[in-house]
Amino acid sequence: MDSAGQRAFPGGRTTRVRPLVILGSGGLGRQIIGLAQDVEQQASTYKLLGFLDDGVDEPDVWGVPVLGGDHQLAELDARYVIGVGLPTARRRLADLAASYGREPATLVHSAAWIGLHTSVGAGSLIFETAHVVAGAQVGRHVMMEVNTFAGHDSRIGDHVLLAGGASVGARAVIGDDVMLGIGCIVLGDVVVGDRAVVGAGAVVTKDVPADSVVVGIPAKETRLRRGRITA
Ligand SMILES: CC(=O)SCCNC(=O)CCNC(=O)[C@H](O)C(C)(C)COP(=O)(O)OP(=O)(O)OC[C@H]1O[C@@H](n2cnc3c(N)ncnc32)[C@H](O)[C@@H]1OP(=O)(O)O
Repeated sequence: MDSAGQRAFPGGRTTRVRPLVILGSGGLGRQIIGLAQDVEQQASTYKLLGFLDDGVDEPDVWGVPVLGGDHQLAELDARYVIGVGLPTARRRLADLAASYGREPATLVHSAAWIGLHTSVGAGSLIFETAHVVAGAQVGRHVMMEVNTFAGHDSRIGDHVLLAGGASVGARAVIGDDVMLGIGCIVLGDVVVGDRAVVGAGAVVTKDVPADSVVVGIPAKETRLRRGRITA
């Protein structure tokens, strides 16, 4: 990379390398380090600067500098990605970043599968072994962890978390701010309403109302006993 932040490729082609920060340095935030490094090596579009995290006093996390709290994003000329899992927190951080005029980065691992006629919204994170199958539309600030699957012609809303192994069947529609727990399956053509939570291991066979919580096989509505979701 030269001093202007450009990287030269054989044949004289250059690309702008943009600084990147991760909002949140917890488990999901740390998971993004490897994703960012893969994108850096494959595409040379981003260079990871560090984390922003209000709750950390350490100078670094896993060797990646902690540059300050979330508000520091206002001062940094950097793209950002969201490193927290809960959809409501993902929405809050996206709104904060937008209020600072910052643009998100979209990171797709070189070992993810992105099919034909698909789209992946700004700020979304597609980890290794995730599959976005032909015709699927993935919204903004979605996190598709390892072994997740968006079936053909499915629609995934904004700020959705697909935890490891979660699968969405063909033509299914997942609303905004939905959490799909580890290893759950949403069958084809099913609609999951905004802000719903699908518990780990659930198999969703019929439509899920907005703001509801479903668990089990077949998935049935329940309520949160602890009043909160742990990501
Ligand atoms: C990288 C990452 O890891 S991202 C993190 C992704 N996180 C997940 O996938 C976790 C998803 N969360 C869950 O599945 C949660 O257990 C929830 C949200 C469905 C339920 O939360 P809570 O109501 O707080 O659960 P709590 O632990 O209090 O359990 C309440 C009851 O539901 C049962 N229960 C909890 N989760 C499930 C589940 N996924 N399937 C079936 N039953 C469940 C419990 O056994 C308990 O039953 P009991 O009263 O008979 O003992």
